[in-house]
Amino acid sequence: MAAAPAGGVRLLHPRPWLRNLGRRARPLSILAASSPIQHSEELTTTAASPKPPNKDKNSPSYYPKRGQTLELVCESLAFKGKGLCKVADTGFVVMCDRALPGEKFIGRVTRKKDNYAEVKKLKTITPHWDNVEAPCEFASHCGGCKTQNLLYEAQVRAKEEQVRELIVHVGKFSDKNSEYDGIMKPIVPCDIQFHYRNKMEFSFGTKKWVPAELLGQECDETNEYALGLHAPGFYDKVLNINRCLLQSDPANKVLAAIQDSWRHSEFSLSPYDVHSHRGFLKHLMLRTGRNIETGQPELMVNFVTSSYQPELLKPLVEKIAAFPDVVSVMNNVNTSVGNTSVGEEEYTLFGKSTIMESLRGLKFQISANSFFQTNTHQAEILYKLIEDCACLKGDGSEIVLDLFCGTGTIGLTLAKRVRHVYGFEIVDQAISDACRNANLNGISNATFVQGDLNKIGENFGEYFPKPDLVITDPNRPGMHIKLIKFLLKLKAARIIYVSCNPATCARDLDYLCHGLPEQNMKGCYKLKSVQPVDMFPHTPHIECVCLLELC
Ligand SMILES: C[S@@+](CC[C@H](N)C(=O)[O-])C[C@H]1O[C@@H](n2cnc3c(N)ncnc32)[C@H](O)[C@@H]1O
Repeated sequence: MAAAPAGGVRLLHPRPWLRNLGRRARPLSILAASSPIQHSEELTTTAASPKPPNKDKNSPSYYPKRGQTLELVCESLAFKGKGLCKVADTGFVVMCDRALPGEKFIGRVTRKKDNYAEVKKLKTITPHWDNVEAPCEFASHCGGCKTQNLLYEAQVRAKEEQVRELIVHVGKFSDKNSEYDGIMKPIVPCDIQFHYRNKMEFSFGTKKWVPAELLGQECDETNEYALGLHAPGFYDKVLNINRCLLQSDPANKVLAAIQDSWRHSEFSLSPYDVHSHRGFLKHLMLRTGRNIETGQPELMVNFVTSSYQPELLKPLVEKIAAFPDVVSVMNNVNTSVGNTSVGEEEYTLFGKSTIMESLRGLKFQISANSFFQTNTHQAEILYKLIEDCACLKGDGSEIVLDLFCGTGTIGLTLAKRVRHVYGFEIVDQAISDACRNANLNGISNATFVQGDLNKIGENFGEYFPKPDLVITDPNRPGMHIKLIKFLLKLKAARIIYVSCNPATCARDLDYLCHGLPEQNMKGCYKLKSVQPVDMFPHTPHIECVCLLELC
């Protein structure tokens, strides 16, 4: 038997279908403003793709046709929460959105990929295991809660299983090795499964979208204005909703009040039309924070509009300002044809321009466009796990590098026990928020720098002393190869990799532990633990905290 390499336990026969995480060159869209950063290609990832069709004698070249209907049974949940099924007697893999483990259903092939196909569920024959009634009436139509009708315990089991699969098959850490069970920690469930989101963004639309299966029934109102969530996969179709079970109660009250009135003719408000680019109201963002002194909720209502016309919003603003929890009404003006909620200009229409929240005993001021962990309750647990992994000496001697620092929350929660925190982040406003949050908490040993970590140059390491601990918390594409190479050369004693995408996380862990043979770089880290955390019940999202130690 071949020996495992020093950088960690390694799988000798990775499954090919999970290895399809690629890097492709794409033009750069954001230029770094600060000096340490240089141009490079951008990293993108594709989802893990399934196993190729079975080529045994019973099914030499089976491939279903587009439009073909198949009777299928969902085996498990795969990446992005899609149900993984195999065509009987062939082993051919098909993926189906919203198919849940154990469910027998009829599906129609919609898309053919290299080695698998996607199907659309037409009819359930027998329901999935652990079937529960979804409490939200919109659950089967809105793109958010794909698994609300799956028992929560089964949801977290499926997420834990996905992380294990990816760590073995993409990360190439062998589950045959005795160390493996110690590395893989059981998932931390979220004990608040509804009303956990502190931020929701709704869109205004010129037409209500009605799901096909409801067409012809009483809610067939396609020509009415809509305020709600985008139909899955469509930027121009809005499912009208008047409450969302994931956001706070005060936010739902405000949403209902806005729904009640914004269409009235005396308000003269029109939704923005993404095709004709006419109309006024683009998005409604609701953020819930907390008054640090009283513990009461603080609500920010942010209208994103195509022009600045405060007189048009005035009656609506007066109505919602009457809610005791509403402390801020903002207006982001986005004149571009793009559909983002970040405005080129921002105005305060009522109250203050920020709301407050506390995390690990620190205060944070949140503005309309600041990044802040969306589930505050579970962020408290996530940050405690990070602190535990950090294993700081507490004598103020250590240097921490906080990569992808956002508004500085992770670094700031560690700052009081270390010598200095250096944070790097691409978004200007997040850096200003991080500096303001440091001041607000009397923290003077933190430096936050704006820059693009996909474009770091050879001299990146000159901007801070050698760190004892690196925290890296990239968004979904994971770390750029330049950053991986930098970390392999830097050789900090510990790295904590916080990830919202276990597939790219597993790939980066592989590079850090097993190296980049094609680039002649050896791995120099040992994977000590992988801790999945459920931050977003009922959705496919999975967070992980991974600890790496220098070999
Ligand atoms: C998952 S968030 C983590 C934020 C922060 N660590 C926290 O816990 O609040 C990822 C952050 O990476 C930033 N980011 C994305 N791409 C980046 C890049 N190329 N260079 C630097 N920062 C980037 C995003 O703006 C975002 O704030």
